[in-house]
Amino acid sequence: MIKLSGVSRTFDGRSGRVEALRGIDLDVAAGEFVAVLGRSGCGKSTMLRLIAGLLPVSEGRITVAGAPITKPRPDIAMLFQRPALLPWRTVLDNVLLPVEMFGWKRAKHRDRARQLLELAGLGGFEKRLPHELSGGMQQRVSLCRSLIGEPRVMLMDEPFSALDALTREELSGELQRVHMTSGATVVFVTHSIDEAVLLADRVVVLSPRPGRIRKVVDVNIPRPRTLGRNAHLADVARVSADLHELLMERDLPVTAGAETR
Ligand SMILES: Nc1ncnc2c1ncn2[C@@H]1O[C@H](COP(=O)(O)OP(=O)(O)OP(=O)(O)O)[C@@H](O)[C@H]1O
Repeated sequence: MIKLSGVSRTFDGRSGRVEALRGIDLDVAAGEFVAVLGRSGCGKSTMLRLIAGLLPVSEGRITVAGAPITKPRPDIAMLFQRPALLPWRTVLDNVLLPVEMFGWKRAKHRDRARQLLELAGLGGFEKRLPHELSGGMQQRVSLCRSLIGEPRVMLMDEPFSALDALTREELSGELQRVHMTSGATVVFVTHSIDEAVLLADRVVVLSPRPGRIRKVVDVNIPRPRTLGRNAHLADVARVSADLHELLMERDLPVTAGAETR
């Protein structure tokens, strides 16, 4: 569904040239949930913005469902770290924003928006303004907004990192349910090993800048997964320990021909 071939991205800033990503080859299958894990500044957000068509690649090629990415597309939704809601619009009108942006039929989507809000535990809050909601509730509104167009691809840039640990876990649970029922393909950027193991089918570990694929780790743990005490505790601990080791290996060379499917 998503294919990156030899993708590099360099930025020319005021203080010189920064090579953010180098030679990324990655195939994400339809319906797959891939987490991208790496240290601060290794190019995770850049990779997501390239796939979203918000930035052009310096080298290489990105296709989604076979078509090259040149600009943002309505079937690719992006969720950012902060909710980025419009403060003067109600919760419902914030969820309906993409409907206006892409010129879809409002009447048809209004019911779906209400359903999504209900599912996200926000039934009854449709007419509230964003400042009347907690941070976790605002991020739920954002999640509903990204789902309104039934996207084929969801790109998520540390969407829960500003939230407290319990809300984060709760929203991760909701995201798993959404993913299991919608069949969307998800690329999820995170700093958190726990979050990656909880959510992903595969975890792409990037090396420090310039970001290259250090390793792709399979997470073969049955779903739905939970943190804390559960039947798969030993598996979760093992995969988490492997990922931790990979992230802590500072200067090891990138594995030759890292398996990227
Ligand atoms: N628009 C830009 N102009 C110049 N440099 C940039 C730009 N965007 C990103 N960079 C640089 O590219 C590198 C990768 O940045 P990016 O935000 O992709 O990293 P990240 O892994 O998402 O970091 P974090 O985990 O801290 O959010 C950094 O060194 C950053 O300074």
